[in-house]
Amino acid sequence: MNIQKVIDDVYRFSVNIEDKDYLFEGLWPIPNGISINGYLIKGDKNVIIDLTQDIFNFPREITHQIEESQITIEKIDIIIMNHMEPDHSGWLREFCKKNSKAVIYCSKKAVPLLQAFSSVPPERAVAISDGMVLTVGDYELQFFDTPNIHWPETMMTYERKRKILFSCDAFGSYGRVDENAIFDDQIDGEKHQFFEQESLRYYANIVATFSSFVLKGLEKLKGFDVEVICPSHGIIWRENPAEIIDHYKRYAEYSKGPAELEVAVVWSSMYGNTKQVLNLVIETLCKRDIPVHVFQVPGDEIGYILGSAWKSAGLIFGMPTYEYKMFPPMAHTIEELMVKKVTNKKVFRFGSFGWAGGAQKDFEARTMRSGWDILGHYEWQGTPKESDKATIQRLLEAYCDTLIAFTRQASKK
Ligand SMILES: Cc1cc2nc3c(=O)[nH]c(=O)nc-3n(C[C@H](O)[C@H](O)[C@H](O)COP(=O)(O)O)c2cc1C
Repeated sequence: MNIQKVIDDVYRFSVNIEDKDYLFEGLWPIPNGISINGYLIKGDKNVIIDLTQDIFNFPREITHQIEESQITIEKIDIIIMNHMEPDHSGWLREFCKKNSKAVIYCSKKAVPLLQAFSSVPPERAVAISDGMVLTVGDYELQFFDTPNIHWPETMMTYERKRKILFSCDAFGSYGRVDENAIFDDQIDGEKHQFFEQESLRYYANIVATFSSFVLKGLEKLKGFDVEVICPSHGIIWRENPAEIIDHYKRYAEYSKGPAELEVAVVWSSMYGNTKQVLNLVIETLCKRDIPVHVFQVPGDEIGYILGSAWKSAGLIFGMPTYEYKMFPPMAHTIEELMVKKVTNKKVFRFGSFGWAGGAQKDFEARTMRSGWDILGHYEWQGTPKESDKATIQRLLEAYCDTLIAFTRQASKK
């Protein structure tokens, strides 16, 4: 990959994680890859905004890209660390060994993290204050704290003359970025849809827990005229930055509910008794024109389940009883949904048991503080009979009525 000009003396350097087995954050599958972007501002003083992870050949690759702009690592005067997560800061330790002069601008909360993660002493850091402006040549770099988008120390940098927002994880997305298509105006409609889906999954996996902070951050952004968004993952938005801002606003607001009129159906079955009603569930929803996304656990990846659950106003779980509780992989899935604060959902649960059940009690206990409205549930012993199926269908019809009314009511607001 080559270094790419963004505007004037602002450049993007970037690498894509291409390894299909690589798990982002050690957890999330990224079959379509992800880009890690940093930015260089060339001038009498050279500035770097965010670095890269110290994996694969990334530091060597980025060094090469920076050198393409006739700058060496030793010539960097200022490093702005918007965020200390190692995908952006991993290279800092080695970078600082090669360059002992660069001053690091970061938030107050990042200063101890510089030491802890990269052995960079506090003396090398300038802790910014919210709104502070650093003028470097023709560039006016304004810093502002955006705590918890993604870590507590996260900040953003805004270049006031050219109205560029270096947003770090905010407005980021999964998905590799091709060298010849780094801007929103260089990709076609299909690719826009791709990045919309990948930004939703990225949001649900990485940012969702902090949605209230995203909404606060978006509020703060209203005071800025943003013409270009340069995130640390994904494409640069210069033709229509409002597109990604609107997506993020929508994703963050899903936390307050309702989300879209869609249902994520997550099911498990050991011997097929619970599975026997799955088609009935799907057909009932489809007949009501409700888009359905079906996931099996174990098997389907939690990262994908989270993306779909985040966007769907309805969740339906099917799982049997296992040792007086929920089938364990489903318990794990529910736990993940709780961690990511998937809330304000209309919920239904079904499942088979052998003698006395227990899954429903466990399900209700585990989701007690979820903010989920459990509209109904149905359990049966062993194999479902026709009468069981008829009851499930009746309960689901009522579920659909409520779900449709719930989402309609929101769209009227
Ligand atoms: C390991 C194991 C543990 C089970 N524990 C319970 C239990 O605690 N209570 C109960 O009522 N049934 C229990 N069952 C019975 C299942 O819930 C029952 O077979 C059910 O029909 C399985 O549904 P499935 O075919 O969808 O997996 C257990 C079954 C297995 C294999």
